[in-house]
Amino acid sequence: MNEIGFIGAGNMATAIIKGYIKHAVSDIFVYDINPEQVQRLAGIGAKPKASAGELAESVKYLFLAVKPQNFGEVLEELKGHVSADTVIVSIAAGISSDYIKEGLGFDVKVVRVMPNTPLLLGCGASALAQIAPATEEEFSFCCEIFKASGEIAVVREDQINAIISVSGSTPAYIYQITKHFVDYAEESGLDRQMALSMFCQTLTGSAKMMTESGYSLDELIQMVSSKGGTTIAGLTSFAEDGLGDMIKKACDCCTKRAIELAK
Ligand SMILES: NC(=O)C1=CN([C@@H]2O[C@H](COP(=O)(O)OP(=O)(O)OC[C@H]3O[C@@H](n4cnc5c(N)ncnc54)[C@H](OP(=O)(O)O)[C@@H]3O)[C@@H](O)[C@H]2O)C=CC1
Ligand SMILES: O=C(O)[C@@H]1CCC=N1
Repeated sequence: MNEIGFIGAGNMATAIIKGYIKHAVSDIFVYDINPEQVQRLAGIGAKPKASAGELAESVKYLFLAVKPQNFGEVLEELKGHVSADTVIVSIAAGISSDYIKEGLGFDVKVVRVMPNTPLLLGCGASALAQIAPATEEEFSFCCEIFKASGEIAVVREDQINAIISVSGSTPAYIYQITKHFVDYAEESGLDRQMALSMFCQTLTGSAKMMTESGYSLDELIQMVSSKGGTTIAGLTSFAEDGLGDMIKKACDCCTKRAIELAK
């Protein structure tokens, strides 16, 4: 059996299920302490289960999509309901496979994943780590689920925390930066919606330049920076105000928080 089920029916479970449900060959089950969340996912075709234990006994791939702070109670509820054949797919920031194995009381199969919310639109980025005794075949199946909604990268478990500030949390960082640019545009008398649209087209275009043009990042910066022109004026201001240090510090804080959430 290759059934999959989700404990926790929030933002990420929704994103993963929406991306995968059209490719799924069997039912996708869900359980959440909040019945409204379950109903919302039932609306897109997921099948509700009455408890975490009942769900665990019905599936091979058991996604734990609750916040790290709820892992203790969920693992306690799952004790005795998870078999040696079950693959626990954990998307939680910080929570280690050792903590999951300890919580369930045996050497359970685990795959750790760091996805991101653009999975909702089929353009996510997910990093996956295979942890023994999960097999190649089981890991490949998990990779397929996330490939249905975007790109994947295979990493080691000890790299999962570092990738949170590259792709997991980064959509929020990009939205925050976008807000500052659009606020500035509005203050300058431009229409906010038009500015947002132009900024997003610039993000998409720049992303394509970075992935498809063949130029290095330094060459791409050079191509925009006319001698004595406007771009250099802005870049100089960024450098004077320590943009690089500011970003490094934010990434360090993000990784440090994942370490704190680790058990
Ligand atoms: N959001 C993101 O961009 C990303 C999140 N993640 C990881 O994904 C995980 C889920 O995040 P996200 O989807 O944003 O969180 P949400 O809060 O949106 O969803 C979690 C759901 O789990 C429910 N829940 C809490 N306790 C239990 C329980 N004991 N049994 C069943 N359900 C329970 C919550 O209910 P209630 O709200 O009532 O507590 C909520 O509906 C986290 O571990 C996070 O680290 C990873 C990458 C990106
Ligand atoms: O903020 C969080 O902790 C989660 C993990 C990555 C994105 N959201």
